[in-house]
Amino acid sequence: MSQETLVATETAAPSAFVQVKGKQFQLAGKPYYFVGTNFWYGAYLGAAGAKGDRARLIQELDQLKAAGVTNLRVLAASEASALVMSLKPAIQTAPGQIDEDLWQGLDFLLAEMAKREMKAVLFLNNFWQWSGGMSQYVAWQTGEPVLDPDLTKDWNAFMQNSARFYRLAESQALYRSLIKQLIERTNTVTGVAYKADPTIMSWQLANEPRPGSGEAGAENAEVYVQWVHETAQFIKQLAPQQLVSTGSEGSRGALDDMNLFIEAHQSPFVDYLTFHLWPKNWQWFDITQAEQTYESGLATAKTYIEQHIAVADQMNKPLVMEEFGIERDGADYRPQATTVWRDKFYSEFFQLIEKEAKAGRSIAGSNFWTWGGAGRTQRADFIWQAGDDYLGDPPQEPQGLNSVFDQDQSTIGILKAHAAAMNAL
Ligand SMILES: O=C1NC[C@H](CO)[C@@H](O)[C@@H]1O
Repeated sequence: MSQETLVATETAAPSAFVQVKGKQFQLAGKPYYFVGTNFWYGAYLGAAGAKGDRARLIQELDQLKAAGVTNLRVLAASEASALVMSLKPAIQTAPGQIDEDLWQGLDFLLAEMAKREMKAVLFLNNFWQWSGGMSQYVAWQTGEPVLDPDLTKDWNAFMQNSARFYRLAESQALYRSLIKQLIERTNTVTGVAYKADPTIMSWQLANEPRPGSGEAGAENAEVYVQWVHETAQFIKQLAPQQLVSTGSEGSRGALDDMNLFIEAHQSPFVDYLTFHLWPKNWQWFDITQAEQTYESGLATAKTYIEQHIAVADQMNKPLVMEEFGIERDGADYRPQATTVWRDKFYSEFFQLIEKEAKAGRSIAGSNFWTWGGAGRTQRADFIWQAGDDYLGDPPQEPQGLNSVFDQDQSTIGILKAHAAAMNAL
């Protein structure tokens, strides 16, 4: 290894890493509060040549930085799959086989993020179908065809099938092998080992890992809690300077059982709590009945936020509202559609976060779902196809559903104001 690389691989000063002190994040010895977004496709844009779009990536990072958005949640693993709405190409092309172009895309993304003093949360799996995820691991191990929810429309069966992942030893070994490969990877752009890179704030077990669904899901509760603890411990042993999180939605992602959410996050190897907030998906707000459902939807959402702040305070761990999204007005996916209701919800959520953070409570930041930036669909049906622009909306959802585009000036203004408030804490 060259002298330069040796030097580059020296671990950065510990304070450069985001750390946890009680229920607060610390960075460089000061409290760390942030405004973030979900930028799951960042590594894909970072790939060289036609597989990626590095010019667009740099443009997106510059616009996000200018808006005060400096914490990015990024997909670090995806699995090749016959699931009709899954991402193509995939990072894991076959069991244990990695598309090096896409991990070099992640290298490039992290290098560009470091230049902009941004922090990354890397999620390593997916409970849902849009990146292969746990149900693809199950298919690889069992040889059974994937249970495709976009064909069967049976989401409970899909969720129960995904949850089989927690019990399958070969799948766990394959998943851990990928995790170990990535944590021990040396960034081909910077020469810095991933485990020594302070740009990486957190290794995240998965996107929205759930124990399963309904009554049957309750039978998985124990193995789910054990999976969280053991996987978090495995990661922490490999990357002791970085944080570990689950990617949970909160109680809604724990069979609507807050006690199960608490139990799953008690592990000393889980450094902070995450929750997600989906007024539309959880039928609290209907954009097509916006006047009628806004007040009650907002009240329910605020209650959900407060419940999770209370739990994190009690557990003495930091808390991040790691996903939330609202459609464009009239359920219109087009960038020219207005975002009055989205802006109202974003403003209310940010005011609540600012108030509670200022009061010294556990909430430290949020990542809206999701940055679409310059991405645009050319499809009349808004359905993503391989080779299309990446928007914030993953392949299984209409392109434009929750994406905040580069021209959404009202929303970007709200983000900037929130960033100023959070930076002043
Ligand atoms: O992680 C997620 N949570 C909700 C998003 C919007 O429905 C969805 O696209 C994604 O799977």
